[in-house]
Amino acid sequence: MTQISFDASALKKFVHENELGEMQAMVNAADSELRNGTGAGADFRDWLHLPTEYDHEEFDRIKKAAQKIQSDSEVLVVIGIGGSYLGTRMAIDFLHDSFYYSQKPADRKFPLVLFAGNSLSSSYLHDLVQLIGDRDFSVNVVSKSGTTTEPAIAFRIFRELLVKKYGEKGANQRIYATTDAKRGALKTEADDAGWETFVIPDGVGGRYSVLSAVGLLPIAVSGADIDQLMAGAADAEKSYTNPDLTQNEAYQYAAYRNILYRKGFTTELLENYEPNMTMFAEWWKQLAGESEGKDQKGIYPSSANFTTDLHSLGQYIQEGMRNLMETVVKLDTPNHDVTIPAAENDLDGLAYLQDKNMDWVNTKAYQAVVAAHNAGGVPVMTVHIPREDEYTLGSLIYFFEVAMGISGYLNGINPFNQPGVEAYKTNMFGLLGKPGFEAVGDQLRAQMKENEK
Ligand SMILES: O=P(O)(O)OC[C@H]1O[C@](O)(CO)[C@@H](O)[C@@H]1O
Repeated sequence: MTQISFDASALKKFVHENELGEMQAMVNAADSELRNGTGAGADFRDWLHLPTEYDHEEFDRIKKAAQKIQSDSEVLVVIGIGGSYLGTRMAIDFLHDSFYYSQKPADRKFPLVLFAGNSLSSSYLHDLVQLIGDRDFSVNVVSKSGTTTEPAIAFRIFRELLVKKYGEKGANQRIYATTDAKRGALKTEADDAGWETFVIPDGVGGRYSVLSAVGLLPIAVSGADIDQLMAGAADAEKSYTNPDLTQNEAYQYAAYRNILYRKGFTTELLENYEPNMTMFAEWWKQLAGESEGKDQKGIYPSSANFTTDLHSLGQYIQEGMRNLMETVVKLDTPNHDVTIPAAENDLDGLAYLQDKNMDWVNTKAYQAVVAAHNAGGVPVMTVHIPREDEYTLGSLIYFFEVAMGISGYLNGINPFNQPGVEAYKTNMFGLLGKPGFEAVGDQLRAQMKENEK
């Protein structure tokens, strides 16, 4: 059984007792669509059994490749965007020291995992190249298609650097491509050059792919335990199969957020009380946003980091437009606690807290915020996690993935496609002059001229 627990007790003011049970029939239908493949997007449900039915031969190869990278590289550059980036990034932040990126190599013990290809910022890429300097590095390029503009540009740059540093043959031994099993530009290139390849399974969309080679290779390189990550996810797979809403907390979360959405709470903030979970929210935003934001509907996924943002967004959440709901991922036991010391004078008025643990204060802050936001008209749900370790993270990933599948079907949409992502790409290709997109470019330039008048 997973050690995650879902707490909806702060919803009483917003959701009547009968309402959850009254969602059961709809949840049964959503469960059947998800489990039996009768819903839209059924070809993209293979993530459901990824924690238990993965390719063990590939899993062993991932571990071996991770060991090789650990032995010959100080840095691993992971090149990817969206689902080919966010899951890995959030896992590295969640599982390592708060100052992972600034740690001394001897303290970090394993290669530093850095990221490229997740924006078009030239300064970022320049600075990253400078940061790597003359350190030994390898590259893990992660792209299903191999033609996504952002990672493709970054990969050209890092491939050239590798060739300059290690020669063609040496470079080829330092490039690891995670891509489609059979098709696509990257797969073709990898096979030609002899790069070791790993698979983004066909039935797993980018935002559901962190428990495939997409996340597993770089997470393993960082020194984290991918066996435990998968064990936590496998236990979650078992825990969240029963469609009975009284038993299944991931389904409860899906049902409650839909009840609230239908009452006008159209924006959901995912919140944490731990700075190293900021990227977890970014991963969740893609999962929720691409799964649900379509057909001119869906909960808008946003996030806040507490208590930091109580001093920026706090005012709005307390008193702004009443369309917000909050989901807190609350860590119950931090990896390290700190005791508040005594001070000679008590000018800051903190004597009443001396000798108390900081996490106790953090938890009181959380309780205070739930009460304040509730009183201000914001429904709050909480997902409690016991620890920040691999097992817990595996369970947490699965909790949100399965909840999002159910939630999408409850709202009558296909939770597994993302047709809207193409619109900006088409326009960008038009403006960049990509062959085949000339007409789009002409039309956009004409429109821009018209707007200037
Ligand atoms: O892996 P690719 O093909 O480079 O695509 C990158 C990302 O773009 C999307 O297709 C759309 O955002 C994601 O699903 C995917 O994670």
